[in-house]
Amino acid sequence: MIPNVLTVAGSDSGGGAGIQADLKTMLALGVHGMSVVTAVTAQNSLGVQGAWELPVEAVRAQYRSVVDDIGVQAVKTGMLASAELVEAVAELIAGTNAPAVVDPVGVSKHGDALLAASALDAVRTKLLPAATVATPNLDEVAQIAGVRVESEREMRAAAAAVLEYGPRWVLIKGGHLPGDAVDLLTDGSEEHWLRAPRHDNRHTHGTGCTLASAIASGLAKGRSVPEAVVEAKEYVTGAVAAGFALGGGIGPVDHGWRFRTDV
Ligand SMILES: Nc1ncnc2c1ncn2[C@@H]1O[C@H](COP(=O)(O)OP(=O)(O)OP(=O)(O)O)[C@@H](O)[C@H]1O
Ligand SMILES: Cc1ncc(CO)c(N)n1
Repeated sequence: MIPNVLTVAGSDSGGGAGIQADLKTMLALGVHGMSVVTAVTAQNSLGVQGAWELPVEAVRAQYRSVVDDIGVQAVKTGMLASAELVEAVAELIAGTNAPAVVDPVGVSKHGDALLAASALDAVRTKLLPAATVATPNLDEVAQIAGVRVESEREMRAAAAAVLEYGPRWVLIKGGHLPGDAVDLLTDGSEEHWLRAPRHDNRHTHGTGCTLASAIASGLAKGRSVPEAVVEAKEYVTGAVAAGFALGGGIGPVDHGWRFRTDV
């Protein structure tokens, strides 16, 4: 049986991040990808030109359609835009019997806001407690927990601060630090450092969405959280290495890097 994985996220018209990155990742990792669209962005390699949220009823209805009939073995959340949507999605995933990977998307690589400042409280008190794994980047850690990380050593305190909000595991992504691409996974007792060489490639649009979807795909296949994260890190590292130019700005990672035989 092919496991079913659901992404609850925003659409990136440029195809590099959001729902599009999630579904491509799921295909590449051999699971059946499904989507609940929370917002539509007009987006390309240069930035986000516009964003429109869907009504809460539309998000709830999509979620119920998928979960009640088809069923899910894992859920991933990404851009949730507003406090209202964060609260609704937190309630939906808390009521679903499947692991949830929560990527608390705050701003795009270009610095465009994808979450209202007024939604941060709901992220802290409703969304994070429903997460099996939360995957903040360093900007999101600063926004959510008020902890600034400027070195690998400081990632441990950041992880502890995020765990206070109640996710079972946290993966602090150190992609924005100089040097190796180092992430820290911990549940407060076990600690796993994931280290990969930094690829000197500016085409990294969608790394965070890709990593979170890859973790959800692994969990849906029955992997443990540490196993799923190790495999997801290998996948995203290869995708960053193969990232390619598109448009005039930051191009996407290559979700199909493991299948390329013709280029
Ligand atoms: N240049 C790079 N080379 C190798 N790995 C990278 C590079 N940049 C980021 N990564 C890895 O990609 C993953 C995602 O981390 P990152 O901090 O970029 O997430 P993000 O900021 O949420 O991404 P985005 O907002 O673009 O989706 C992490 O495992 C990180 O270590
Ligand atoms: C829709 C969407 N979700 C997430 C990200 C993460 O950067 C993005 N750029 N766009």
